[in-house]
Amino acid sequence: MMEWKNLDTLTSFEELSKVAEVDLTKVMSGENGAERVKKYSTPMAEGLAYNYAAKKVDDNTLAALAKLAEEAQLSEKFAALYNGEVVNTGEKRLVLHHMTRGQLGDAVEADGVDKRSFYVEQQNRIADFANKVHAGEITNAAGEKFTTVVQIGIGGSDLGPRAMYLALENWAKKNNTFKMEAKFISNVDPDDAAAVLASIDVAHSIFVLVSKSGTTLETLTNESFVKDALKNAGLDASKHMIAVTSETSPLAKSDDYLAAFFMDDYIGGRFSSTSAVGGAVLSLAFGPEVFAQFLDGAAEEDKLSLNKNMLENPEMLDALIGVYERNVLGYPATAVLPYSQALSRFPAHLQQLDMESNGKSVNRFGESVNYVTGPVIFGEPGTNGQHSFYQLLHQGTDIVPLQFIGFKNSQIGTDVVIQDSTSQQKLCANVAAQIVAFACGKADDDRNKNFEGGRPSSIIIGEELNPKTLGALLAHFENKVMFQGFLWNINSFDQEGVQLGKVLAKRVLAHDTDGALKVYSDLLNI
Ligand SMILES: O=P(O)(O)OC[C@H]1O[C@H](O)[C@H](O)[C@@H](O)[C@@H]1O
Repeated sequence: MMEWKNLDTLTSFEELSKVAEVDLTKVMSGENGAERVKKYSTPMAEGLAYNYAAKKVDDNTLAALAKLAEEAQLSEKFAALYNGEVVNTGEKRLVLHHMTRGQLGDAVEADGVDKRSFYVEQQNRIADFANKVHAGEITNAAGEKFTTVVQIGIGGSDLGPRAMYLALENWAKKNNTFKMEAKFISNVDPDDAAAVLASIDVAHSIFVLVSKSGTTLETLTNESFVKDALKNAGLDASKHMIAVTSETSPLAKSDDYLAAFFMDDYIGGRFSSTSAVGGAVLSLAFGPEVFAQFLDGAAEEDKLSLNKNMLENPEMLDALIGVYERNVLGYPATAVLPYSQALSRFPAHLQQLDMESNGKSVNRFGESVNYVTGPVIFGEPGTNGQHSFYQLLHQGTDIVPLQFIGFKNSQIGTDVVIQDSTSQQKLCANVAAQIVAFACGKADDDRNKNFEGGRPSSIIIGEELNPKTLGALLAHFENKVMFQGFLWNINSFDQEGVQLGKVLAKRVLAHDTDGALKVYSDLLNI
């Protein structure tokens, strides 16, 4: 019998809070440390590994976390989700993004169709379209090939696809699968669209309008902006635009697009990178085979998330350790620190994925919870972050758990040996150094130069960032966020918190304001 219970009502949570806190400065020093790094690692898909040696856990903590996983029925809840239960209670929707990359459980029929077949059909339609664009069978009005793809969308219709594009751009160039350059327009700031339009050759550009709802103000505004620019260039906008939306959206039946590809309400925006939302731009940019490999990587990681043994389920383990850090140790934030320039926008994507999913103060039944939920997520690629905010991470008054990501090899492979090491070696040396510096610290009589240590981190390590490892990495974080939502007993799949601002902005634009809103409107000259 599955029960949705608040975290603080679980006996195993009570027990977890009594487990002695691990002193990282001790356990990560000397031979102990060496043993831990070897021991506390679990394989992920595609040759990745999740290493949690520098987290404040030992066998006692892990045993308590395993009990918590069981009592919170994490595996059962995941099964309910992928078997098509209405897990998104707020919006009364199924949660089916896993089905865009595989079939984890039962077939799910909704809206009169088998959902897995529906997602595969959309992928096939996109693949066919992309192949025709690349082959010059679908061209501009002058019969010339499109060279650039521009995605117009915001939130989940921008962040994931943009982060994934940047993650694979150089890999695709190196591996001769790069087909078209991609650009992204998201912000309603006119300077965003104007700058992108000024940087491209519109006559040879195809625009992908992406909006699940088809009603997002920023995206519709930017669509008009782009259509205007196309018209001014003497071009027929409908020959340069495709749409990715849900079948029920106002965009679905429009003649304004060359083609329309569909996702549905069972795929949350922030979980949509593996649906048509990411599929269109990534297949156009790199070819459908590359997108298919990305899906394979995600599907492989999803399978690991099915494992009932927490120690062999990296997503569940990461989620549980995160909840321990947040709800027992009281840490307020988590930094995502990829030592990979290609992952420069990955932290931004995780910000939406995590904070929009788990930034909630009521449980899935609408009752207030008496404990903290999602942490603040931020991050930058290393080593850049080291020269910016790591000061606070090393010596600030808050302890911020860190999620490092690192690869043995670079994507492009061009490198240089300076002072006996390559740049890639320098990059990797830095991440190893940081983990130990944060964990162990360094005593100094000068308090200003003293490092307390005891600052926990984990690292995901892989050979190379490529479509498969990227898919696995993405699925890892998606599933981690989902497991944490289960532990907090919240609905990770709605986002009512974004509504109020939208309503007030409409009032400002309609000049229907008073009080503070009116004065701010006047100050901003609206
Ligand atoms: O794809 P769309 O319907 O245009 O939605 C775009 C974004 O806007 C909303 O306000 C939500 O906060 C996001 O979760 C969503 O991804």
